[in-house]
Amino acid sequence: MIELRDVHKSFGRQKVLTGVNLAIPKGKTTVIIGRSGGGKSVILKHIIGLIKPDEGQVLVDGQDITIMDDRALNQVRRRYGMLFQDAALFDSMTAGENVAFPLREHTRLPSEEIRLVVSEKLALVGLPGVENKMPSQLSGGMRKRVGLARAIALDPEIILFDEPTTGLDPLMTDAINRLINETQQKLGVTAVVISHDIKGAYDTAHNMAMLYDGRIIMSGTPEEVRQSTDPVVRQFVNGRAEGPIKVV
Ligand SMILES: Nc1ncnc2c1ncn2[C@@H]1O[C@H](COP(=O)(O)OP(=O)(O)OP(=O)(O)O)[C@@H](O)[C@H]1O
Repeated sequence: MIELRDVHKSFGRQKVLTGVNLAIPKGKTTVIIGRSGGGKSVILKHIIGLIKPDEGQVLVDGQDITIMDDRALNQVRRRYGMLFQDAALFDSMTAGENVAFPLREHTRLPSEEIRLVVSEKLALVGLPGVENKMPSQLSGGMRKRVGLARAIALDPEIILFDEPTTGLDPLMTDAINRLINETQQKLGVTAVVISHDIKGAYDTAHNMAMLYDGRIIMSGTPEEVRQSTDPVVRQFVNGRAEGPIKVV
């Protein structure tokens, strides 16, 4: 469904992506792992068309979004939902208003129907009835859930998750990973997840890809990653400071 072909991207002199090739299958969960600052968020931004590559193509259903005009790109973007790293809720709006926001921006649904969709999505993420709470009254895990409810408000075909479990305790991490699984299965969406949480990746991914040194050095099922003999992959998934990746 989504394919990056030989994507290169530099910021000034800093080469971040140096030929990324990645195929993201439809209706499955793909988890991208890799070091902090390695360019995983930059990959997501290419997928959603927020950044254009210096070289290469980003294909969504066979169409290269890097050469689309704004109008065509906006149409493609309507198919995406995104859960940002810090949930990125609007603090001055209630949870319900946050979830309603994309519906008000992009649809002409009457208020009553918006209310119904909001309550349905909040129930789907396990937070029925929190419509009137302010983000500051919610825990980090709950805020992520509200962010997820907002990301699925427009029934996207593709959901991008930027580090959905960072900063959560192990139990909430597991709960959010399960929720990603359930949401992906219930809605049949294509999910792309950026994560440092290797255990979570093994649990949620149909497909894993590792970004290293500006390229995808390995892509495969969790089982294939687990059995990889590549020393870089092994060092990363086992979380060891010693090995070919220079840590400090
Ligand atoms: N718009 C930009 N302008 C300049 N540099 C940028 C820009 N976006 C990203 N970078 C640089 O690209 C590199 C990769 O950033 P990115 O946020 O993609 O990393 P990441 O792998 O997602 O890291 P983390 O896991 O810590 O979130 C960083 O060095 C960052 O400073």
